Amino acid sequence: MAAPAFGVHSETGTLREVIVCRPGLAHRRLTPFNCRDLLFDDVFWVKQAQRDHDAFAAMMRERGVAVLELHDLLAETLEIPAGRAWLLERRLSWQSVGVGLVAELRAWMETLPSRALADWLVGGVRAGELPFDAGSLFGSHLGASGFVLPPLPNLLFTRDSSAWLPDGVILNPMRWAARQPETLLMTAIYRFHPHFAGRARVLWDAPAGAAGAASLEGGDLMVLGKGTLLAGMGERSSPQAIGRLAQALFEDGTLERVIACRLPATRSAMHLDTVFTLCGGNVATAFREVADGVVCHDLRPGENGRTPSCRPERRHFFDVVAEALGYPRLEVVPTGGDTPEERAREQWNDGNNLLALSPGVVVAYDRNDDTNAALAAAGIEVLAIPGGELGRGRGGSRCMSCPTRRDPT
Ligand SMILES: NC(=O)NCCC[C@H](N)C(=O)O
Repeated sequence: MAAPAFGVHSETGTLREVIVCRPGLAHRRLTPFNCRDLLFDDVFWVKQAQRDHDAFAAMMRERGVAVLELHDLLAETLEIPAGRAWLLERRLSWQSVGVGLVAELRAWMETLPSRALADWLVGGVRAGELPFDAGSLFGSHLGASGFVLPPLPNLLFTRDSSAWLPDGVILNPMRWAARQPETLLMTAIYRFHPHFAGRARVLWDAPAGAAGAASLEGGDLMVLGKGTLLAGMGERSSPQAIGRLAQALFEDGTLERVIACRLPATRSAMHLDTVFTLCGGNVATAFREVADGVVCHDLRPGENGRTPSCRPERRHFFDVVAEALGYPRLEVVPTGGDTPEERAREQWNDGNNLLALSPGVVVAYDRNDDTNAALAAAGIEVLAIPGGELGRGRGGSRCMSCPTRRDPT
């Protein structure tokens, strides 16, 4: 039997396969002094975060979702000589590790078993952990505790560095330096891992760090079906990237419409999915304090061939999304809480960031009592996972998942 094709055809149709990333060495690297530079708001109790993440993965498996783990995928990719060479060539560039370390670091990494190498590439390498003296200019500058390769703890949020559309995957140029190397690791997996190689059609590949102001992250993208993509533009994804993505995907016929929506450029609303997610049918959850102010633009293939047409939308964001989904209106479950402060706390703790496993069945953090109760009252089945540790990275179940196969609704 032919392997099922990859592709995400909706936001809430039955989820078939997903990539997640279990917390590990990268999270043991977090300290009170470096966590903010690494885009975490606090340090992790790593063992508990692992247990909580395992509960998330088990919950999906119990419901028939194939759950792929990123360290496993990366280790299997590194088993393939061409995959190992491709990735090391690019990850150990002089721009990253300095000319004086490229050769020795590469020679050492070439000798490592694939699993250990995957753990170092995700978890980072301190100068003092090298089996040779890192006496290069960069190594001396760092000192023993400095990172020759920085850890990538935000790979936990597999949603952002690559994103699947109905016809293939896009490889995202990440906004902040702390996340830019993530895309390279995902690219290697899609290119060389036997599960994906030759079957993952790359629709758009904008290499991290080479894209200027054109940054794009998957937490801002939602597949609405019928050729329509919803794209948030706030702290992370820029109009330059979304315009270019629309142009490229209109040209190759994989999209017909992009609804670009402007968000405030704040950390609490860093991606569209931190303030708004779809739950199934016409039900959505939103942090209305932000969502009510979202302004949309409608991008369509341009008459002149190349430049997409861009029309400002006068309608409320919810009405634009409802129409695109084919409903007269959205039923919006607002963030729970009786006061603005309570609502702000639940939104901050990812109360509105939900992963739908099928229409009307979502995974949520247990701590958001009021939002979860309101969702249940609206007929949504809420599957709760512990969010006390995982939430410290400012991402919920949608952020911690990269669907590779999802049905239409
Ligand atoms: N889609 C998402 O909202 N992802 C959450 C990313 C959190 C991560 N610590 C970051 O700041 O990028």
